Amino acid sequence: MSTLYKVHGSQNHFFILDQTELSTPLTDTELVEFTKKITNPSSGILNGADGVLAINSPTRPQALAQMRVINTDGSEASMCGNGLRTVARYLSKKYNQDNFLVDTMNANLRVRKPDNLAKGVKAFAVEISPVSFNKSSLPFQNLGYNRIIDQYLPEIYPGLRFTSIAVPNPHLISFMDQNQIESNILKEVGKYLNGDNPYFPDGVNVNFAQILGKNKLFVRTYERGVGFTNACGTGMSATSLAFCLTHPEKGFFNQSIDVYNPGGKVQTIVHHENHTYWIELIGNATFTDQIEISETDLHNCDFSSINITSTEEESDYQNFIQNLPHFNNLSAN
Ligand SMILES: N[C@@H](CCC[C@H](N)C(=O)O)C(=O)O
Repeated sequence: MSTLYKVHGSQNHFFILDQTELSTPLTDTELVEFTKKITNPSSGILNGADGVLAINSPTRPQALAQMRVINTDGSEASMCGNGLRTVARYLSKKYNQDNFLVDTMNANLRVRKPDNLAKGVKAFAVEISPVSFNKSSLPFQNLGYNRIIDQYLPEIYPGLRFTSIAVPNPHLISFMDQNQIESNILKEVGKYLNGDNPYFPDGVNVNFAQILGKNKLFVRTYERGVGFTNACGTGMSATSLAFCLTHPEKGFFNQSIDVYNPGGKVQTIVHHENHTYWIELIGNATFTDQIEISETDLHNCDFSSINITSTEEESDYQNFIQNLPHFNNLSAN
């Protein structure tokens, strides 16, 4: 029997699959098929998810393990902030360590175990990096700039200013008011830039943000390879950096920033050291279910004989978010 976990960070939901525990790990083709099937609410289990986080042996020295991120559409992402917190919690228990490195597509990233966010709400803090503004890292084209920092881009949406940052997965960020954030603009821009378009050939995660006060944001994200999510960890991290750069009177480096999202709340701390930016992302790492499945069924994507056990952690998370302030009409989908 093998074990899967259904997890979430700010209700950005994933299945964790530890390939190192299997006698025959899933091939890349099998992993893509498995992800598409299990995360789809109709063909999958537990109402599906936004992606699968696969754990492998590390490819870089010093890391405890490698995390790969497969979006629900089968595409692979270079990073996932909410997912990394849950993988860090899993590895922390498995290897009995609270401070270690996780190998991701572009870098080993530091993770550490902080205090619980609230009663029964376990948390992890993770490094988000490397950061780049370069056109080739995103990539983007045909926009007339080498970097996009607080620029009007009427080709994408008239009247909005945009910032584009790779952390290292690609993000496009815009600050706006509550009416705009609640409108259909995000869906329109997100769908356009994640379909065939002349500007972001690999697609881009689109984050719309409302400034709520000093070091306080609300962020809503349309994710590449997924669509609307309750929260995007790398998106909230990239948006925090854009906040400090473009609104220095409200967003401060080296201070804790509260970032609310439709699925809950995280904290970010934006650092600028030795001409390099990096962000610390701190938030819940909630395990909702443990799933037992035979290895043969895993390879065949057959979920008819699985055994699911709830961890009972979700009620504590729901208590935590019930006590958060309510800023708009957007709630977890
Ligand atoms: N939800 C994630 C980001 C997942 C990857 C993204 N869809 C992409 O393709 O870049 C997060 O929490 O960062």
